[in-house]
Amino acid sequence: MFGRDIGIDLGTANVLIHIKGQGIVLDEPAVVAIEKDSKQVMAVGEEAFRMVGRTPGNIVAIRPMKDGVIADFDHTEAMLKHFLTKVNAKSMISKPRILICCPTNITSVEQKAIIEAAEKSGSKNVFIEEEPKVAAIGAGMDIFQPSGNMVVDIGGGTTDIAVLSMGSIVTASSIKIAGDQFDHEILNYIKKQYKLLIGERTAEMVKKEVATVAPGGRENDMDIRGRDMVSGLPRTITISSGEIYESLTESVSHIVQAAKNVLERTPPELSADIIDRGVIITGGGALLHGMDGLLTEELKVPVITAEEPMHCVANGTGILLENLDRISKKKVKI
Ligand SMILES: Nc1ncnc2c1ncn2[C@@H]1O[C@H](COP(=O)(O)OP(=O)(O)OP(=O)(O)O)[C@@H](O)[C@H]1O
Repeated sequence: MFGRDIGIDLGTANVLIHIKGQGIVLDEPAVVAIEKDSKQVMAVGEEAFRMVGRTPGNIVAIRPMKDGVIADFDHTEAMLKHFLTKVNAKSMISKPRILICCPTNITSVEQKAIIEAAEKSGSKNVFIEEEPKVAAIGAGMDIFQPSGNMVVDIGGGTTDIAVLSMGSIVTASSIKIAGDQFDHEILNYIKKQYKLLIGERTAEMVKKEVATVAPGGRENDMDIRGRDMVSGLPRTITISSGEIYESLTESVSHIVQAAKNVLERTPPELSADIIDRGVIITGGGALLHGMDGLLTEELKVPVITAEEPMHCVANGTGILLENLDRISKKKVKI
């Protein structure tokens, strides 16, 4: 009996764990705080995230997954083990089956290592699946029928775009432009325009509260604090949605172009289905103000933001675990 199947969305920005019958039981930032010299892990997840940009010299808060790939394997493994222990995976009565969704670009060696890390947490049945497929399932698409479904998953490190039919990816693209890049553009804009250095967390707050990708679509102002690059002293400025819009246009245009390229490579019958069904956007980047409207205008098909876009992958793992035969056999390790 496999009463306690576990699904893991091992994202660049966030890690979510879904347990069958319980739903999402863990949703924490993919951050690890380590002591520089000893390399000892000091904190993981939410606690480590609170330290980003605020650690003393001997402690660093790192994101072991970066740009959609595993930048630091040892700490990815430590993070995964920490989270699985936190949700009590090992103590489950029957050994759980674990389905992990990873960034699309990880190598087979990294896949194997992730599987091993999960196995150490008490499971002998670990599966790995492609993120856009699981995101589409979690967003409520029936991708197993012979019809075209398109999903654009805008995460922290990567934007994964895929057209799926009969349970498989037909055309796809993955680019390293997503939420982190938006933060970076905002940070750079403020540095260049105001000679003010701000932290990553402030840039992310600006993105959520003020940014828009729709011209004139939002008119929010926000006071932000940072360090003046000339005087070295703390300074406060007020920034507006219009300014931030300008700073994001280039990054967003790469996402639009990648989506257009995928559509251009899609067989015509499936394209026709996409016109009827629309495109679904998932991932935290789907929440960027004006994203759905911009994509609708550029792709000339209806684009809908999934319900709870940041939970789609985790929820999708739950659905897939109930239909294990539908997992891509090439990626399964039994
Ligand atoms: N309201 C919002 N507006 C804009 N961006 C947001 C909002 N809420 C979250 N985000 C962004 O979404 C991103 C995280 O999304 P998500 O958790 O789907 O990524 P991930 O799965 O960890 O990354 P990846 O899929 O690249 O591995 C972050 O960059 C975060 O700043």
